[in-house]
Amino acid sequence: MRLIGRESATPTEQDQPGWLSPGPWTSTFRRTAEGDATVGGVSLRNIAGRFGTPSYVVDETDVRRRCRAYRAALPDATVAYAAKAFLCRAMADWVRTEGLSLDVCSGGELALARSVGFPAERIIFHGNAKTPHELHDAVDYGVGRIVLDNVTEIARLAVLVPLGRRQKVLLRITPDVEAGAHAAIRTGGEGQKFGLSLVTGDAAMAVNQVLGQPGLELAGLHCHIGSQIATVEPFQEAARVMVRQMARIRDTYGLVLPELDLGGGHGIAYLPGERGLDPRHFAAAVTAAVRERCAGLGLPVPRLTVEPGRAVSGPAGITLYRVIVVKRQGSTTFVAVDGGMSDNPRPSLYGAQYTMALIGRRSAAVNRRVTVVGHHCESGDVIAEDVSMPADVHPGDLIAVAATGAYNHSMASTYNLTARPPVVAVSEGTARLVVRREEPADLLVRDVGL
Ligand SMILES: Cc1ncc(COP(=O)(O)O)c(C=O)c1O
Ligand SMILES: N[C@@H](CCCC[NH3+])C(=O)O
Repeated sequence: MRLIGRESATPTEQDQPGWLSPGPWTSTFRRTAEGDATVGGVSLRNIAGRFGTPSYVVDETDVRRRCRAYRAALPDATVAYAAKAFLCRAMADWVRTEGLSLDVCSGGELALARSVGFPAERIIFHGNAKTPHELHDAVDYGVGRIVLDNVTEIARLAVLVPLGRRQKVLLRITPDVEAGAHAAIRTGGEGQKFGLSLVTGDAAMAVNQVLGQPGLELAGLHCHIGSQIATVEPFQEAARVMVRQMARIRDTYGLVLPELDLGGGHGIAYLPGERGLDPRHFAAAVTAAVRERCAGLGLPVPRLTVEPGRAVSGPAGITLYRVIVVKRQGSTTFVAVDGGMSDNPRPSLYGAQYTMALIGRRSAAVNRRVTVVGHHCESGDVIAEDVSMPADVHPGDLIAVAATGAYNHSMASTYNLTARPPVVAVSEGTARLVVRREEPADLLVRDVGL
């Protein structure tokens, strides 16, 4: 396995300042003189008052700006938003109306896309263990591309395609290039569960088998090397490996594949001073690498697809918590809030770090170091360790956490039978509920009793 590039989003010389918001807060975030903050022109204190805490706030304007920035940076490519980062009907609609495609990776995500009539041709269906039922639903809806991850699902899919139809497929190849902020989210190397290995021969076998299925059309190759990647080099390297494989297929079968999907994984800023991967920089560097390698191999340049998830929704999200308890224990001051690892499991899963601010009032107190924790029954239930907070922080205060728009709502759980927070969308001075708060009754509804 070749691990390329840095593992977190720190500034580089190539990074272009001004890619929307340079820091971790969403691009419409503003502090007010009274110590409050607004997003999309709406006071966060008012949102907390109206919708309660904890609440996820998502900035529609910022999401739309990010969609547009991707389309502008890659006008000749397909930009597919990776739904796993954050999906609800409103989000699917924003993405659809901004002209993006949608990457889904489960029957549930497909069902949501279908429920809002997301154009089937613009859906890419993923998964390393798609059930026959999921494959059936994907074919039934007529999704544009199914990404085959293993040899087993080739025949399984082929029998589901109605006679006279051809299902476009991509083959997910393991380029043996990986990068990403944590081992658990590096997905491009040999020895992890995703994709078809070039080393074992599975990739070559899969090409052969797909070409033998009249109901399947091999449209191209796919790879996804990891997530929260801050530099372009790993993407360039993966692109070169993939183009080489496309040339091999041309040499073996005389078939020129028209598409190359390079997955997602673009990093964002979580802390002040960090910068996300700028799509303009990504586009310039990666298209140059593809063009150069294609020219060297005498291959036409394929149509590119990218699948950013975090980079579209992550910076647009803020989580609001209410402080419940402030407690000094040993040398640590714990600020305990009304949420935690059930609405944000990322610190405990990946050691992820976040930026936060006391909002809703102005404090004249000096700052001190505190650890913000949740209300769950684990000492690892930490939202942010050793962060700066006004020394007079007290129960009833509001805390806003930046850059929680990706992999927070989508990874939330009901641990300790905690109801999951609502999602409040803000735009142009108005706030509206797009996902309601889970109620205790929701938590009991599946429990059929004794
Ligand atoms: C196949 C695929 N595409 C896209 C993504 C989106 O990743 P990110 O949110 O890091 O852009 C993922 C998740 O890492 C993925 O597995
Ligand atoms: N869940 C991960 C990202 C995984 C990306 C999906 N392949 C995170 O929160 O960073």
